[in-house]
Amino acid sequence: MQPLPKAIFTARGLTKTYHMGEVEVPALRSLDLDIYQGEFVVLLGPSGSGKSTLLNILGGLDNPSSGEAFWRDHNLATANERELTEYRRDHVGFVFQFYNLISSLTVRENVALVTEIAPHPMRPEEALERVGLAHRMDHFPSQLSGGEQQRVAIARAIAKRPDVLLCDEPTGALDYETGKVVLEVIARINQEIGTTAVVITHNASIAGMADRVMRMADGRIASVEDNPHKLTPAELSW
Ligand SMILES: Nc1ncnc2c1ncn2[C@@H]1O[C@H](COP(=O)(O)OP(=O)(O)OP(=O)(O)O)[C@@H](O)[C@H]1O
Repeated sequence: MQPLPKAIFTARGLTKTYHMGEVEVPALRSLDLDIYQGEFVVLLGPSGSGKSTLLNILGGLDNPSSGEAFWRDHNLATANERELTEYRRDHVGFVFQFYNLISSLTVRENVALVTEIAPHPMRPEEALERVGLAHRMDHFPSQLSGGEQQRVAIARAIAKRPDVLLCDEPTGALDYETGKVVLEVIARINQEIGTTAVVITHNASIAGMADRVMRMADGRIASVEDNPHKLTPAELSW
């Protein structure tokens, strides 16, 4: 018998309401979710459906208004700022649409910023090798293309060996071919290191490479589909 898969993220009744003066903006409305160890999840949904809000709460960047959000047995909903900082540092790698590299530091130094504070990091050189940029280590971000800069951002995110890689529109600023290279890197990290990956995208074709596809609507998970025939990024087209 197959062992039951283990959920690493569990959310129940997760609610987030932003207050803008007198106006309340509901971003998550009693959302339920399970994400399992090692899987590749693609999160789709229209603009404003709550994708980034959800990712930020799972990543310990924001607190919910009510409900439960667990990372294994850590309650993220009740964690204080120090606990969330430790959680992010030890367990989470983030990749955003814009790369947020420090322009005055070389590629290697950008990655080393993270490896110096992580408990069990890989060497910056190894992280850069994994994203195919070992030969650009001593270059500055401005000397790299957008796709290369995003691969540095991924190297920085994985160098601390996070349990989970949370990606918010990682290909949003990239052209077709470059976007595919970046997706290949994320897929490889997921497969080779077993890092659970959650990727937000507006591009429904990217769902083809997921183990599971979650669609958000109106602050909830509207549907979850298994993807029995996973494609490689090279096989995707849009
Ligand atoms: N800091 C904030 N203050 C007030 N309202 C916010 C804030 N962040 C998000 N919202 C609102 O919460 C709702 C969900 O936003 P969120 O960014 O999570 O959606 P999204 O699905 O990621 O959208 P997009 O695809 O456009 O990035 C939206 O109505 C948004 O306007």
